Amino acid sequence: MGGEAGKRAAAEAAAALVEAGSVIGVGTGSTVNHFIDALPGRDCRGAVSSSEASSARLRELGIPVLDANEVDGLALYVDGADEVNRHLQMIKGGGGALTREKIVAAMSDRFVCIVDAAKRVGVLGAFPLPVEVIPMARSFIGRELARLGGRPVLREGFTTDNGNLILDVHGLEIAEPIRLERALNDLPGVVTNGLFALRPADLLLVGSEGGVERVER
Ligand SMILES: O=C(CO)[C@H](O)[C@H](O)COP(=O)(O)O
Repeated sequence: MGGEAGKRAAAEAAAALVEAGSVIGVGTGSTVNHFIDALPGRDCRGAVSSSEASSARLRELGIPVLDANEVDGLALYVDGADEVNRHLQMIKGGGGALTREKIVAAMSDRFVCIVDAAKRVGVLGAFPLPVEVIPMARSFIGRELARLGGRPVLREGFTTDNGNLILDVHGLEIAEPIRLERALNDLPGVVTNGLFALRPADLLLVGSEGGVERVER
């Protein structure tokens, strides 16, 4: 069991962690969609969502979507990842929601990452690293990313929920994720990048053949 069944198993295990009456943070993507689908009946009071797509799905299921500015903090954030290493550092942003995901993750006491087994890696970087950039900085940032050894490719026809662009950076073997996350965020015009190393997950749930593996940080 990998793929979709693994994603669903990890998502359902995360849904079991939702406390009755709580407001939770909800990420974005196909794995998170399984998590959202498992929420009805869990008496979740509401959610702060990381994307318009997740907000729409939550509302369809009758779960109130709250403005991030209306809550002081969140006990739990559940989200997927494109890659995750043994330190529970991740590459995220395959769905383009990285900036809001990073904000909601930072607001949360506990980040639970849900993946199927294929997402686990030794070294981050085989998945192209998404970088959200303000449109006027696109070419400048592209040159800077090439100077750092990457091959940036504009995500054609895509605008983030914040009205910005995504450069997907190929060819990076990320030996020092924290250093690279900081260095990229220091470039003027970068909104954020898809490395989640400064704020890794606290618990990883991996759905696979044998069920759901729990990895605590
Ligand atoms: O970071 C994300 C969206 O910005 C997703 O969590 C990531 O792309 C994984 O997606 P999926 O669950 O569909 O494989």
